[in-house]
Amino acid sequence: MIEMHDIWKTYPDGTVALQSVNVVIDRNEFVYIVGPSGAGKSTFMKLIYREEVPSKGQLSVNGFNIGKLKQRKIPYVRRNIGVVFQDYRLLPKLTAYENVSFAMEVIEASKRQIRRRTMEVLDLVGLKHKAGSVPAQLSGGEQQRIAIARAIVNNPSVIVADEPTGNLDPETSWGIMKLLEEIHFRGTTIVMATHNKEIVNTLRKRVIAIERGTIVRDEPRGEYGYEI
Ligand SMILES: Nc1ncnc2c1ncn2[C@@H]1O[C@H](COP(=O)(O)OP(=O)(O)OP(=O)(O)O)[C@@H](O)[C@H]1O
Repeated sequence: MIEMHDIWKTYPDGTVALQSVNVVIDRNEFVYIVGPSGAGKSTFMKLIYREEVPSKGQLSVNGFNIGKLKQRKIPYVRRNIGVVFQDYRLLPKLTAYENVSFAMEVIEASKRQIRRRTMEVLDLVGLKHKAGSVPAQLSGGEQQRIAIARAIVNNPSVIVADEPTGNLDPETSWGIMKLLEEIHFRGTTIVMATHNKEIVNTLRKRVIAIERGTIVRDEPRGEYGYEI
């Protein structure tokens, strides 16, 4: 469902962030993307959710050729990809409920559908009781749970999570991983960039390691493989 063939990404300033990346990630896989800082992990993720476009090569997500996507098809493809960031990126003036429901309003669902589905995902992330709180009233872990609720509300087939536990203490991080595993179990592909050695070495999954813009390792149930 995610296929990269000879993907290159050169930024406008000449930085080559990815070079000749070839990879296939199947439906319902859970993949960790690891590697040193600046290796190209975020760039890899940004190509999947079309924040960036490849400079060269072929990338398809859910059968859509991402590099050649027509402008009007972009919202449709994005809807099928939920994105989770290290720093949550919730809208500060909106409540938890509104942060999630907003993502559904964009797709023009009915009021009733929005209410039902928003409460359903808030329940799934264990925060129905915080529906009326704004982000500043929530802990980091709670904010990340709301961000995950927002990412899954439109039932995407893929979740791209860029260091989702990067700002969280170990215990909270395990809770977020449990939640991501539950979402994966329900049938969502998860691609997660992480520097968290303990998580990768404990919750064993496919590991793709990127160094200097190239995939240097791709192992089922792999190890983190770096010292930090
Ligand atoms: N918009 C940009 N313009 C120019 N260079 C960029 C841009 N974004 C990233 N880069 C460069 O591309 C390379 C890969 O960056 P990327 O953010 O993908 O790495 P990363 O593996 O995610 O790093 P980290 O683990 O620190 O988040 C780095 O050299 C970075 O400086």
